[in-house]
Amino acid sequence: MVGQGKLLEVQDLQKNYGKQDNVTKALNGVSFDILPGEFLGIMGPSGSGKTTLLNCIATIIKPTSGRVLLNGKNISAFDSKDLAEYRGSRIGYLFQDFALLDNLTGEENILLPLSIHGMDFAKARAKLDDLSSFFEITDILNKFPSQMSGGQKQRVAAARSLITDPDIVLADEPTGALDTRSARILMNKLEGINHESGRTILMVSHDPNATSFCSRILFIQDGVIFHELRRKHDESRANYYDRILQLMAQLGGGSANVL
Ligand SMILES: Nc1ncnc2c1ncn2[C@@H]1O[C@H](COP(=O)(O)OP(=O)(O)OP(=O)(O)O)[C@@H](O)[C@H]1O
Repeated sequence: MVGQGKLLEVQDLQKNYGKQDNVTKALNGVSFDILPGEFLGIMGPSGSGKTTLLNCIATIIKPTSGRVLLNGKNISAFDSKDLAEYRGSRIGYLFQDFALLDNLTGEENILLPLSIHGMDFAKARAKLDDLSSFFEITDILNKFPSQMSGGQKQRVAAARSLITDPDIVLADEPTGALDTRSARILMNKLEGINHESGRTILMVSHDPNATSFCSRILFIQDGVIFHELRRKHDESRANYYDRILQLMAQLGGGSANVL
């Protein structure tokens, strides 16, 4: 049966920007699957197609060709109702720059996806309490984003991405705007969400510190996936991190900073 056991299937995805004599092939035939409960990382240098890939999956942009299936269903064949449901509650999105609304409090930002799609107040409250406690943001829920640190903003954004119980969280460089300590706290939390609730996460990043929390990493360059690294059973994060650095050094001709 098509799609059995796979949460997300990306099949031969191509995305061209521009026209005729000035085409950028941002994605040039990308295919991979994500199993339920995976924490998948996508690494690649600037301009390799990471955000384009995530945005095709999120239906923010339309691929030139290829398909994305969620639970065996082709998302580009969704009618407007299914598409609204997919965007609003089947996927959660975590952005590098948080994308919180400045004129809403932390609590209002977190509840926003539910208020748009209609919510059961008691259930929403219980979910908000759980997520706030998990992300240690209970005492800043009444603050506005301008009154929060970068790390707090991103943990509020992470809670917002999970409030609808999405099938998958799409994270685009979620540690990109954070200092080392805040980045580590956030990644520990995302790992916790993945391990404890089995939440599936797809994260793009060029930071090996961040991707060393992933169970599997795909490497992309010039719109093509060309390598895969898996964290071994019981492998320490430090060891996995070293293997990522080694691979980056090999791939980048000796520099670990190229990705
Ligand atoms: N709207 C657009 N119009 C034209 N070209 C674009 C557009 N968006 C992205 N590109 C090009 O597509 C390629 C892939 O871009 P993309 O943003 O997906 O890369 P990325 O890996 O996310 O990069 P970064 O790590 O710098 O964010 C790049 O060459 C980029 O210049």
